[in-house]
Amino acid sequence: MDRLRFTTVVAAPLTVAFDVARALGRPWPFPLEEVESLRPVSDVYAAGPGRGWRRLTHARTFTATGQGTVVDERVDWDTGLPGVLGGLVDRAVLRRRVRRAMRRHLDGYAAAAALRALDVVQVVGAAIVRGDEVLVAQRDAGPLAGLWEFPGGKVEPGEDQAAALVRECAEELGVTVAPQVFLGEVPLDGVVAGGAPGASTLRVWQARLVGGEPVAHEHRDLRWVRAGDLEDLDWIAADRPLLPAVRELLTGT
Ligand SMILES: Nc1nc2c([nH]c(=O)n2[C@H]2C[C@H](O)[C@@H](COP(=O)(O)OP(=O)(O)OP(=O)(O)O)O2)c(=O)[nH]1
Repeated sequence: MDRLRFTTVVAAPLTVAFDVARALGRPWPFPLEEVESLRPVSDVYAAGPGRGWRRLTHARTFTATGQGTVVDERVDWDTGLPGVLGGLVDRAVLRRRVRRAMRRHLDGYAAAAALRALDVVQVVGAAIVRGDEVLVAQRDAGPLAGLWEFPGGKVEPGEDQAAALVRECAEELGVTVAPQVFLGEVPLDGVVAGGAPGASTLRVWQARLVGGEPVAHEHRDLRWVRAGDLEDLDWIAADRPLLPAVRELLTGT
């Protein structure tokens, strides 16, 4: 069994990175069958006998980071030929072939995903922490009225995500914040800004209050809450997977 690993940072949210990867397929000149797929975090494909290998498996995992989506890929294969000869063929031919095919594929993939990301509205949220409390906001209108969320909103076309976070906090709360640590990303349940269902994501950063005292300019209510009270709020459902990261931030565990 031989193996090569590849890591690519894609300037696109998880859902886009995953969907574009699926649409492009893999760089192998024969069909692969799906072993498993968990949108938008991982998939595994495999193929039977091919050009020089007996079996090939291609696994990918997609992880949200502050810089975009990190795609880790692992290609495993069994050389069709046994023993020393197999080892030689493997090093001289197959490794090179896999590396070349993947390099070409990944360049095209990263570019395609970044381009596609321009069509998807992104939402950024701020977990503003002060001491052992985080600021949460209650939506005032629309289908999610009454539910709690992280202050923030849609990133405008061409806008940097950190700049969007600073702008939204100024508009909604009248404060200046400094985004710090990226906490996580979740797909949004519904349709955001007319985009495809489930394509938009919410990306949340820890932010520090550097100026002003929060006032609810657009929300029904604001609250500073401790780790122990986080889960009890009536959150927008999509936000719940982010709560463990926020709780960790508040408790330091
Ligand atoms: N700000 C924020 N929005 C969230 C969260 N969770 C979640 O599903 N959303 C959804 C609700 C909305 O569909 C979308 C954000 O839109 P928004 O209406 O707040 O954005 P915006 O401030 O840019 O508003 P607008 O320009 O469209 O008026 O993301 C969250 O924690 N914070």
